Amino acid sequence: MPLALGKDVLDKARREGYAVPSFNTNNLETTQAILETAEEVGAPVFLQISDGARKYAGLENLANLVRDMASRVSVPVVLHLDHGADYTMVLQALRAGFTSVMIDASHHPFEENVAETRRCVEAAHAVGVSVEAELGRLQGIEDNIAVDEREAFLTDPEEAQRFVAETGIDYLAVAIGTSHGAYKGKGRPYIDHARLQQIARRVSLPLVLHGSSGVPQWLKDKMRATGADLGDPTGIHDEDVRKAIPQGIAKINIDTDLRLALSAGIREVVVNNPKEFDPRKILSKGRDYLKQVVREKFVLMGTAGRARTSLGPTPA
Ligand SMILES: O=C(CO)COP(=O)(O)O
Ligand SMILES: O=C[C@H](O)COP(=O)(O)O
Ligand SMILES: [Zn+2]
Ligand SMILES: [Zn+2]
Repeated sequence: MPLALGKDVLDKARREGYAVPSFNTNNLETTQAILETAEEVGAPVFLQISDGARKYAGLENLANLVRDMASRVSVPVVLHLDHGADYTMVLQALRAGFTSVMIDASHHPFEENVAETRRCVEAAHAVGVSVEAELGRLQGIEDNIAVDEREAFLTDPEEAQRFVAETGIDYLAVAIGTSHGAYKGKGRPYIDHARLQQIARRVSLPLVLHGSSGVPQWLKDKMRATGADLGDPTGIHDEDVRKAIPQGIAKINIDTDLRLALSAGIREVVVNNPKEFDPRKILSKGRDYLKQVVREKFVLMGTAGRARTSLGPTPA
């Protein structure tokens, strides 16, 4: 199928109460694992390209790869720019054929975030592409941040309502306690469900959750079994993800769990087969583990089977 429009896929998800995973991809193997699994389980899916991916593999290379492979599957596939840094980056993604872009000006003061987001919305909507923007800020490793300090970075529900009205975006990324990477804080990394409910009461658009990897035990075990020095990583619990979806979260970003899966497979082959130097054999196991993670996310988020019903008209 041709690439799907982000707004069509996410409006349906929020309306029907499930979420669509947005997986980061950097290479052929990850793209294959995501698309093959989406096709097998009948799930719509986002593939997103980060700045790191652009620097590693090239924006056009990845866009062409995703578009070409998506043309041979029957499920809706959205090609999304993850954390677009500025207007220039957004324009480059539009030119490369993305069907969804994120402008992340959340580190700027509110009015500047609004202004930068607005001009990206004007450009993207002029060519029919959907836009995600972010309000509030996700943290890195949060261990040293006091709770009241951390609260200051979370999305304010009233500001969220104003931000949506003033920018014209199609979906909103919210900061409600999650953070990027494998170390989301000690104990139980939290999602502020009460705040999410307040935001969702004021914003009817699909909401987006970044930093949502679960850092599953089976991948930690595999990494450690091959000598990886991981420290003490913790992810978002499945039950928190499950609870956030009926509260309005319709797009859920996953990168770290994919990194762990591919690395675990590579390490297993290399460590257990010191004579092996065929890169295809070294990468295949990682691709199998990627498929397992992707499948688990489709089940967790209620996305499996949703591509088997039509996207339908987007209500006014
Ligand atoms: O939000 C993300 C990319 O935008 C990825 O989050 P994780 O690091 O939790 O996978
Ligand atoms: O949002 C962050 C993603 O995990 C991508 O990170 P990256 O730029 O290192 O690819
Ligand atoms: Zn951000
Ligand atoms: Zn993110």
